[in-house]
Amino acid sequence: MTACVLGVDLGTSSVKVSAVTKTGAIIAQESADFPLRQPQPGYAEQDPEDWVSATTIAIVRLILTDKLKPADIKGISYSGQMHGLVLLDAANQVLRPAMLWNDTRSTKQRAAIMAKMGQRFIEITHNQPLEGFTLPKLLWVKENQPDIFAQAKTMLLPKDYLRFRMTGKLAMDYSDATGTVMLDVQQQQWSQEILDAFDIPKSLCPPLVRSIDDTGSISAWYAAYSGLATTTRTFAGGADNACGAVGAGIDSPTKVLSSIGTSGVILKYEPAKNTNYQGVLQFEDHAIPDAFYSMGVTLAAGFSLNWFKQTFAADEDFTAVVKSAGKSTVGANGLLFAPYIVGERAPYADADIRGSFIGIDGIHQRHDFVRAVLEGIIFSFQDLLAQYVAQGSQFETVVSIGGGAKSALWQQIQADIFNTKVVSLANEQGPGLGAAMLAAVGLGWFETVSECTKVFVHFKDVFLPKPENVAKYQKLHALYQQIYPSTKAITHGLVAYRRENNAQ
Ligand SMILES: Nc1ncnc2c1ncn2[C@@H]1O[C@H](COP(=O)(O)OP(=O)(O)O)[C@@H](O)[C@H]1O
Ligand SMILES: O=C(CO)[C@@H](O)[C@H](O)COP(=O)(O)O
Repeated sequence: MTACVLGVDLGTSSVKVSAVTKTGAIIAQESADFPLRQPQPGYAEQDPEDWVSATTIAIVRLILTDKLKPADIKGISYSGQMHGLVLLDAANQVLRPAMLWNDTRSTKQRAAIMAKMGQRFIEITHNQPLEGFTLPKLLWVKENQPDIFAQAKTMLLPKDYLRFRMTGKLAMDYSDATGTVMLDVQQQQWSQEILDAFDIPKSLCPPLVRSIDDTGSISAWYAAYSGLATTTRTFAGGADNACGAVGAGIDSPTKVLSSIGTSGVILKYEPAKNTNYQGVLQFEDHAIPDAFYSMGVTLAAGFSLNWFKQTFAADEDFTAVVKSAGKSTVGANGLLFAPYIVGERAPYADADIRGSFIGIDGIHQRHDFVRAVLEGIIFSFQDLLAQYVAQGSQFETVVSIGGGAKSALWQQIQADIFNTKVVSLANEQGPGLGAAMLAAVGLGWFETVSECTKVFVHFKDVFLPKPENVAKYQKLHALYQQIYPSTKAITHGLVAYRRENNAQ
């Protein structure tokens, strides 16, 4: 018998479930994909039932294929894609597809929130009410689907819905709750002032718990459905970026997290809750009790690469396409890519900006375009790092996680653009490992998250900046920074054109 915990990483493209022992050994991993629907420009939706089915497929495979014994699975915890709005009726049935973090249809509601509350909103939540966050989505439903809003009795985030289906109990942890922009960060409770301002019943907001808190055992129904035992306990878990930071050992302000998932994230540990970046960077409760983190988000990081691959190399192997960038040069033979293909979150909070390739030349080949995509995503990360550096932060190490960390070339590009040492994890499942760590601490296997970090978190490869590349990338980044102001009016016009013509 090997006691283990499961870390469930509910991402945007797939769910990955990792089984981890008390010594931090990952003994099995399974994953299952689910679709993202974009029925109109700016819309991004998923069916919450797909998350439940995919997670169950992964768990069933762990039991049947990897031979995990249900009685050995002592605890489960969760890492979840953030901000997605799931609305339940009085019978806890899902009322509409979930509106995800990369759904930007709520620009009007974002403006209305700022018009009504302005700076006071940022004081309370430490964030701007950007389209990606939950409150503007909720107000969009209130305005555009009043029948659904009237039936809504509970608001959940993606991983909270998944946990609810596995346990029958409703809860939301603080790290995900900050991402709703309805939490008062100083008071650590739902902001009555914000709820009153927008006439939202407090009863929609679920009970708040800490990430390491027990959220009930697996229900009899879910045990019968999945093969799990009803003795397995669940622990609340956290926002994927909070869990990614836990799983990557980001426990001091000199280490920075670089995550290339569907989105991209540059994240810094924040010991104090009075820090306020005025909403240029996000500020969130951590999954570590009484700690916080800030981050800047590139909306389409891995998503840009996926788009390129699906559009121009659909039948080819993903890894081979990424590797082909090695045939190009630093700077992709003079080609730049700006990854604003679904709008941008930071440092430009602009739902209507769109992406571009700049400098296309008759000599360019497909591998130059692949290289430009990889580099453009990291130039956008460099814009985020620059926000911290401008405020006096200094970083010794960048820890690279997410699907993008599968590519050594992409990690070297990060080291060269950041001009900082980049390290990878022994296992790239940062958020899944972080979730498993929360279960391990919740079960009492470790006193604190930092005790668990010492045992669970191991680094693998080190990528040092190459001075000749650093110099070239500094010049290229200065050119890249001209893309946003130079293309803003043109791409806004094109988005307006698509809206007018209802083009897909
Ligand atoms: N072999 C690879 N090399 C580089 N990037 C990859 C590779 N495979 C997948 N990716 C990137 O990883 C991203 C998915 O990362 P992941 O962390 O799993 O995302 P999410 O949590 O959003 O589902 C994809 O969007 C893709 O661009
Ligand atoms: O919106 C954010 C953070 O604010 C995103 O980071 C989501 O949390 C989705 O994460 P991935 O699926 O890309 O991991």
